[in-house]
Amino acid sequence: MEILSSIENGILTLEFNRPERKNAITAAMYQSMADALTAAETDASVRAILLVGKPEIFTAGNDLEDFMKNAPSSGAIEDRSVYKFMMALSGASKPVVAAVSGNAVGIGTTLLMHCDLVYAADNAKFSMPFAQLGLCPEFGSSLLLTQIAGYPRAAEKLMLGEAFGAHEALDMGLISKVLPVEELRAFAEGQAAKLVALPASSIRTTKALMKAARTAPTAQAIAEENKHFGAMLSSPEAKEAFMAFFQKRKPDFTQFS
Ligand SMILES: C/C=C/C(=O)SCCNC(=O)CCNC(=O)[C@H](O)C(C)(C)COP(=O)(O)OP(=O)(O)OC[C@H]1O[C@@H](n2cnc3c(N)ncnc32)[C@H](O)[C@@H]1OP(=O)(O)O
Repeated sequence: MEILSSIENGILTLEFNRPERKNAITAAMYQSMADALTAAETDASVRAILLVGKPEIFTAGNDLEDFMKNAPSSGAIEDRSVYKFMMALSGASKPVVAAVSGNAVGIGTTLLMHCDLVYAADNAKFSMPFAQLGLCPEFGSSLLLTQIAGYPRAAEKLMLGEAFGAHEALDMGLISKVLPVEELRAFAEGQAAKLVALPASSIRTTKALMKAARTAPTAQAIAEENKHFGAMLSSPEAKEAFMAFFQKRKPDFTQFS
């Protein structure tokens, strides 16, 4: 099972479990998380959701082999499992806690902007190397990171795609707190347990009120990003970037204008 899913004491825990590929996310993994999140909406036994990886890796982002095989998407974006997962996450009415240790690449960082409480270990490393892959931001990151971090910092992270650590992420407002890696999971579970013990309707309403102002602009940004992202997946620049990754070499973008 590449996504471990369990419900215990009111908490739905989703755990990336593909460490041999650095928890890179395949279509099947997105689908299984989308299904679990959708089921949680109507399951009264779930009062909080926890997203975790492994101590040494959160996720290497979208599986690049999947990108190569499935681009361009012949069908509508709405039918893709990544879309179903991200819509289920961003639309979750129940609180979502994320615990990040190790690398959180691409969608691994983007998804955090749709969670509520985000905790990171001191070994966490965030990056959104979309431009390095011949792609562009996805699932609202072009808007949300700009709102969270301000334009100049967001531009640095989204254009240069350089990785940054937990303390910078905290300073930027991307995460809630930094913890030693060995304490991260227990702390995040404790925070989720606190949410479980609170009145569920109050938590749901608080979340809905806090997110209300950004719902429509985020949906608009996602629609706009998707128009470009889908086409860019099959661009020669992206092909060069994906090939270079698997051939363990630097991509050469100088051949493209
Ligand atoms: C809509 C969504 C958009 C996105 O998410 S875009 C972002 C896509 N992700 C990436 O570009 C990240 C690619 N991966 C990396 O940069 C690195 O990995 C890490 C920094 C995460 C870790 O580096 P290290 O510790 O040196 O591990 P390693 O040797 O690169 O990886 C171990 C094995 O895992 C495979 N792997 C890693 N990431 C992916 C991936 N994203 N898709 C498919 N496979 C991946 C490698 O190829 C390799 O495999 P082998 O042992 O056979 O050489």
